[in-house]
Amino acid sequence: MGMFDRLKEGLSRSRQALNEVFYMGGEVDEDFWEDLEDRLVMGDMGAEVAMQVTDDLREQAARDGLTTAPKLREALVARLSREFATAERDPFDDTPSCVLFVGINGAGKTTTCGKLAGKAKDAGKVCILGAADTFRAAAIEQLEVWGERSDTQVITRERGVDPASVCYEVIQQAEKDSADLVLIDTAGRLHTSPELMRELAKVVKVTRKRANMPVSVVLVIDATTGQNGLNQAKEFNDALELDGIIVTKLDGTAKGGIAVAISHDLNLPIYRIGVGEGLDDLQTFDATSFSRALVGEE
Ligand SMILES: Nc1nc2c(ncn2[C@@H]2O[C@H](COP(=O)(O)OP(=O)(O)OP(=O)(O)O)[C@@H](O)[C@H]2O)c(=O)[nH]1
Repeated sequence: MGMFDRLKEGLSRSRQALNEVFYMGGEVDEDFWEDLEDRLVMGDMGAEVAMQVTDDLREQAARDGLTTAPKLREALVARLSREFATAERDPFDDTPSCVLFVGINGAGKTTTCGKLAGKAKDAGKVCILGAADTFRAAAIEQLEVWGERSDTQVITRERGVDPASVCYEVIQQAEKDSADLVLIDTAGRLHTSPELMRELAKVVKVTRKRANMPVSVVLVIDATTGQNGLNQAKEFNDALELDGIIVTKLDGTAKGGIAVAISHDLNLPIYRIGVGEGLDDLQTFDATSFSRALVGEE
């Protein structure tokens, strides 16, 4: 299956929810516009984006005489893709690079690190995985499994040690091995705990100070958390000044629009998206492809 088909399959639930609006029986009337706005809100795009996108599209439809479903779809795809912040640099392709993964429990940080290590290996890059999640022994083991799977070195320390000291060691090893890509998994935490967020800020600070390569802080967000994901993103961004986000589990939700809301509201680029559990289900984000998969084609 091609990349776009995988993306389309992953976003099928979100698309279904939006799609019905286009069966409007050939008439673009007041109900159509209301329905469109409602569905964009229900897909978790956020009220502000939904209203702005609907208003703009309505204006364009009147100006350019867009009256058929295919034309309106195309215009919606183009309009939605402009909502996403663009990345100046891709921290996984533009190496050498060090990335710290942050996010709440179960968002998909470890899985995403593993998938990215596999892709780096395929691209012929030297990658090192760092297990700075020292809270849970199972988390360290899980990263080790991904390390074996992708034939990538994993730097670990025993449970309970200061995660900042693990990062220090990871960077040291990366220098020794002239690594291209350093991926550091941190412990999942609640964005509502100031103490845990302060600890994470220290991890980021130590890594930035010690590393001799650009360090990016990337938030991994589970799309199924909907609007709550937006709140998480705001808290993490306030505490850590994020560089960008990765949205996972877009395959399990009808609320794929949350990706639009987060990128727009926080002005943060989406580096990758997860549309399934397999290695190939982590895709480089492309605003037009994403919008097309979300809106659907004729
Ligand atoms: N369907 C689907 N499942 C995913 C995706 N990404 C991750 N998962 C699953 O989500 C679950 C949690 O993923 P983890 O990688 O363990 O999450 P984590 O953020 O490291 O969790 P903590 O270690 O508790 O902080 C696993 O069962 C993954 O297989 C995705 O894009 N789609």
